[in-house]
Amino acid sequence: MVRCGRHGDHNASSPPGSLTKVDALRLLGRPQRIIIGLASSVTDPSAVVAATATVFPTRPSDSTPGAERRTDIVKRLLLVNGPNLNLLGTREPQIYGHETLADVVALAERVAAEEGLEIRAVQSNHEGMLIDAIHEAREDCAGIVINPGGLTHTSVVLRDALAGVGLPIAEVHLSNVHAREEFRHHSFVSGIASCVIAGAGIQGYEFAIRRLARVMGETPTPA
Ligand SMILES: O=C1C[C@@](O)(C(=O)O)C[C@@H](O)[C@@H]1O
Repeated sequence: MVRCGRHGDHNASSPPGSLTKVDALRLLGRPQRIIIGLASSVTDPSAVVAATATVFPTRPSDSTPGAERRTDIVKRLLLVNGPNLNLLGTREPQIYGHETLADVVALAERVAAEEGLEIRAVQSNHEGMLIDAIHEAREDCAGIVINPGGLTHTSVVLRDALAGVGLPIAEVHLSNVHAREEFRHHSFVSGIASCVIAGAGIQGYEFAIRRLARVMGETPTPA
């Protein structure tokens, strides 16, 4: 489970001295990899094959007084980057460019701020982590920008999660997947996306955020 900037998910059953997921997130001052699963019931961490995710702190910081109430007035987008996108900058730069994942998040936050939106960014190489983050977006996000990486072409469960939360979806690919290998031509996500952007590099995230801002403006959120 991945969450930033929300109250109410402190796990009352956590052993004394253990680090809850929320506690961990509150310690975030910069992007950090976190271990998921230690908070609730694990007493022997060595027995755990823990999933990990990189959670980028929400701006303004979670410690901002009244941050919980901001969910009433500030719309938030979940920015999801799937497997291997943590390697951006060094991974096949001739295909994916030289910008890093941190550059993507910084761009997304800047563009979102211009649109009056906040960003919660998560990247994971673990499908279940991504699905948990998508489920949680139901509670406090108004849309999802997702680059599912290779899961685009393989994952029914990711598509089901995205469809299940009922939020507007923008699908982004750095590369033009349609000009690449045939197995990249099919996306399980595109059929439920409001828009699909491929081949624009990291600018694709900007287009996606601006498009979702427009779509969300056209469809007022029920009170
Ligand atoms: O990991 C990725 C990145 C990608 O989603 C892109 O951004 O171009 C394209 C996918 O085919 C690939 O598996």
